[in-house]
Amino acid sequence: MRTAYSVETVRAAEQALMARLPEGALMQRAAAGLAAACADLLRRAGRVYGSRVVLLVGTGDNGGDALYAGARLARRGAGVVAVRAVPGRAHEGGSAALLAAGGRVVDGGESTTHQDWAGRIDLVVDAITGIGGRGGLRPDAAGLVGRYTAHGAPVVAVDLPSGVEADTGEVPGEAVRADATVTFGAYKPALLVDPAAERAGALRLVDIGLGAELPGVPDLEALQYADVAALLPVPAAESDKYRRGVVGIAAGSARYPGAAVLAVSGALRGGAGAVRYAGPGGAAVIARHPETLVHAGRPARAGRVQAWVVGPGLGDGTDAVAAVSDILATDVPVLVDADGLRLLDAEVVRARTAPTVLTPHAGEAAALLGARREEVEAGRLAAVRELAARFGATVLLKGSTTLIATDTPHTPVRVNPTGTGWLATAGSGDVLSGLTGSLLAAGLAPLDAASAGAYLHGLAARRAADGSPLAALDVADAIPAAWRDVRA
Ligand SMILES: NC(=O)C1=CN([C@@H]2O[C@H](COP(=O)(O)OP(=O)(O)OC[C@H]3O[C@@H](n4cnc5c(N)ncnc54)[C@H](OP(=O)(O)O)[C@@H]3O)[C@@H](O)[C@H]2O)[C@@H](O)CC1
Ligand SMILES: Nc1ncnc2c1ncn2[C@@H]1O[C@H](COP(=O)(O)OP(=O)(O)O)[C@@H](O)[C@H]1O
Ligand SMILES: [K+]
Repeated sequence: MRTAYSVETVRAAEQALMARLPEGALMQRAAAGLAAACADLLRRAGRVYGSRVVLLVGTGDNGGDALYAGARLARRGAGVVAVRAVPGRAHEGGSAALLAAGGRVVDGGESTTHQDWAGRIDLVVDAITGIGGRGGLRPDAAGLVGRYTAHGAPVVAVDLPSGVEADTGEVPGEAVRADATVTFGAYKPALLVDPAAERAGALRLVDIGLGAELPGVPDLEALQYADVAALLPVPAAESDKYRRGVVGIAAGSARYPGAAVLAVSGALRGGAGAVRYAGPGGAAVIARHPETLVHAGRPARAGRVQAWVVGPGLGDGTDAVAAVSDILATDVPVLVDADGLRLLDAEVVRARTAPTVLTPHAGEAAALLGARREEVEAGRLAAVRELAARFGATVLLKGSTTLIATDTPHTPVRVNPTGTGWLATAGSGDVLSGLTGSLLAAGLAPLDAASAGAYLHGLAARRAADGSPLAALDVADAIPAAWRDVRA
């Protein structure tokens, strides 16, 4: 499991650890890790000796980390110039160490020879702000970043790309765009959640000994292969199709019959023993998936299932309203997606005795919250937490970062680490809802079903796309291979 912790938690852990260590020890550990990461990058393009490194340093300890790391690089023969974002102000000990190692420290506005380097820099180290940054980069700092990154030299961010909000992943103004981020002690939420995460580049975590001081429950967690493998259902020797779970799918309409096929195609690959389809798309479903049990009437008469999926392509006619109300009235787990979300009443969802999972994209989440789509995209963590609390449900918010939150206090939000931009294709969400519903029917808890579903869906999409556009059915077809990858 990859975990991320809030600034408050990281600071508390650092305090506890620092109390037991000599002064400055943590910053030296951070600097050593940072210097090693920079040296790796420099070696990839040439060598450390003779390379040109510019450190963009702010006034806090983030700048201190970079200055000490710069000193280490200077001792290995790199030409290192630290450019202060605020004239005359930078970490004193770090500045002295860099000077003693043969580096230079200058002010951002100064016209000095180092500016002749601008087109010949091998590495820019962004150390303007770390976890102490607030708001977007101030204009001077933003100007400095623009000047030194314009020529395309690789950028390594120290702890976080400067200008992003560490706890939320929001990017309220100007922020650095890094090729790599070297972070200390623990991941911060911004490194895993867009729009900030997309600015962090490749992540490298430096162990500074913080682990034992961090609480057992993180703010955010991302499942990895082994976590997902442990969740996936496996048929036992005595299993039969009913014991493995039956998932019901209420999707599609005369106007959108394809949604029924797509949701069923996901459900067939999700571990349930059988898929029941209820709705007007039975002929299209059977044509593609003859193993489906189809029923043309209302879901209430379709037969017993262990979980329902309702919503994809349902439209907003009377049949759709009837399907949503039938299904919300059941005592089994229900996943509501797409058109189903437009017909939701928070009180009805809250009053359910069995779990409910909602799977909105940013536009649907915005409609449920009475907000604008851009607001949801800019503040995904807040949006997913708010929706889970309002509806008393598990909420999977789709998009460039998929997040899953529950309404249970002190439960980490899960962030899905798989996926590809190619998934932004019509109908891929229908495959996800079928797949996740199938995992619910197989007995996974809502948070686990949603996060394992998103994980497999993203992995299947990567396999199916492999650098080229994909269609939603390709994702469904690649789920078995993703499943095998995870269990390998
Ligand atoms: N704690 C530890 O044990 C360890 C911490 N470590 C390191 O310390 C980092 C935290 O250091 P920190 O607390 O000094 O804050 P930091 O991120 O340098 O920024 C604060 C400065 O930035 C300024 N500033 C703020 N907003 C701004 C903006 N929008 N645009 C421009 N400037 C802005 C603000 O200026 P002021 O408001 O005072 O004028 C303030 O001076 C942490 O990320 C990690 O790298 C490691 O060494 C491991 C051990
Ligand atoms: N930029 C993106 N990067 C990665 N995945 C994305 C991106 N945009 C959308 N997705 C994923 O693509 C799927 C689209 O689902 P959805 O919006 O419901 O589409 P549809 O309703 O057409 O099925 C979701 O799994 C979502 O997480
Ligand atoms: K930084």
